[in-house]
Amino acid sequence: MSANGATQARAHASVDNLRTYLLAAARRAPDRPAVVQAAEGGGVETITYGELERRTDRLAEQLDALGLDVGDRVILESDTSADAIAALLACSTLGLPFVATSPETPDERLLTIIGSAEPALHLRAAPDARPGIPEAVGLARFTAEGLTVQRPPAPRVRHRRVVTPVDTAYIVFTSGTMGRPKGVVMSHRGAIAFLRGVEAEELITADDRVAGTSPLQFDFALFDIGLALSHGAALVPVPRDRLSWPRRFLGFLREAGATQVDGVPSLWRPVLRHEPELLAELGERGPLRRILFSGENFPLDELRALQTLLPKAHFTNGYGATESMAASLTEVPNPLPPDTTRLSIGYAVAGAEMSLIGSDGGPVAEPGTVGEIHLRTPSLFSGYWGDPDATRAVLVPDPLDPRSGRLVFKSGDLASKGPDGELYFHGRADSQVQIRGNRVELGEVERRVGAFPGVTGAVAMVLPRPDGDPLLHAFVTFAPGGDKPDTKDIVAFCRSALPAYMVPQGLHGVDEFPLTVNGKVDRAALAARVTA
Ligand SMILES: Nc1ncnc2c1ncn2[C@@H]1O[C@H](COS(=O)(=O)NC(=O)C[C@H](N)c2ccccc2)[C@@H](O)[C@H]1O
Repeated sequence: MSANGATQARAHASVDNLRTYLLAAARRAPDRPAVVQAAEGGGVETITYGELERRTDRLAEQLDALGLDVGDRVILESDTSADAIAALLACSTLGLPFVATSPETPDERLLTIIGSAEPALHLRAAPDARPGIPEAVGLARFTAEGLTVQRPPAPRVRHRRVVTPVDTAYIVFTSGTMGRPKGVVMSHRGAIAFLRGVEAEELITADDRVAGTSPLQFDFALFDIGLALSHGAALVPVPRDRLSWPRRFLGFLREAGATQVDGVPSLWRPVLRHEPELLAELGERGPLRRILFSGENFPLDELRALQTLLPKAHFTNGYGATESMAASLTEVPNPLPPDTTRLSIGYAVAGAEMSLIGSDGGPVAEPGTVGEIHLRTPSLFSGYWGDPDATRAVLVPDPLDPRSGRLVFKSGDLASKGPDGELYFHGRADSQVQIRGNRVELGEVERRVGAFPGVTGAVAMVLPRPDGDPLLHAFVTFAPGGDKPDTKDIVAFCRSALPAYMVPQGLHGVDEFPLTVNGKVDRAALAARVTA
């Protein structure tokens, strides 16, 4: 019983709830590994589905005692681990939306998120609390031994009695373009609908061990957890400190017996540069059989290099946005046909459909013509936290069926159709820039610059100029060791193949591309180097 006598609401076993869905394997095979993770004293340890459920239930009991109500937010600050998963499943059991944040999140960004989410509780794995968390927010820590409460949350009245599938499972705060983070609110029903669509793709089996390399605040990490647990497979959370040391990263994958590695394209850059042989060995002799990537375009020369080292592995291009968890999982041919210039993002997972809509608002039928992806799916998010206008801008009436009242996700991504209706990614609509009145797809500029011998990566962007038209800049990385190409030669190389307005006016060599905490190229950081 809680403070005001009302019993804590619990997710009913037969109703969609992240906890019920992701712990189903604990019914079937409680002794199978659910999480294989780095052990405190070195080596790896295995937590079974039965043990994961026991830790989940213990945390749920202890959270219940705090008297929170369905819908009260919990900030979950942790790296991915068995205990972090038990904590988020405990939250789901009680209908408490979790807001995952990484221990690396800077204090002021955490406080911005807290200001927006107004959570009841800050729940952390680390021993010491963050500074400056408002008094109204409870403070607690979770470990394998359970919950220790430092400061109880402010008392509240429990209005709710049932956890429904449309209640919020989690809120993912993405770095909103205006700098103010947008909270993507995802319901249990939405997340489970997407994961059910993935199950239909039969990507993995219960014998797989899926290595996850994304921070918990990135919904790619939630996808990894969902993919592994929904199949009764094992999740292998890669410790953050291993990711920056290729030898230690690959050693951990081998020790944990990972059969698949999920991560953003930039994850592989250091491995390709420093430990190609070790990776080849892992693919040749080890159980590694699939690489799943997502988040941004995989530079094709890097993808080819990876495929050369892993000739027997499958490669999956995962496309989509947090607002629908994702959209498609597409097998990439290994090796890539030599004339490939653009990766396919295929078709949406079972139960969903991507339509291309032209600037006239009508369907794009012609193969090759670019349109904006509108996603029809049961995994639509509920909305942006506290921002109905931003929500209405992307959850729009289905352009192909406007009177139905049904909404689709207006993705902001451009794509074109192939001969069989499969889609090819053409970049963000807002990265279609106008240069001197001409429409330019930055990806095209990047492809040309990246094709110059000795250039290993290219990022193009248009940057404002204080006194004149915006300028087209390109940032390039060079192959290690070799003498760096002269930027004048790269410009000439572009001039010989691109219209004048697509030739970069500013060309900057960088040692490596700065990355966001989610591992994507940090374009804002690159831009700052020019204006500084
Ligand atoms: N495979 C891609 N090629 C090229 N651009 C891409 C791609 N996947 C996203 N993107 C871009 O990233 C945007 C979405 O960014 S996001 O909301 O942070 N989500 C993600 O990046 C990951 C996504 N939720 C996900 C998680 C797990 C599996 C698949 C997909 C998309 O709108 C695309 O512009």
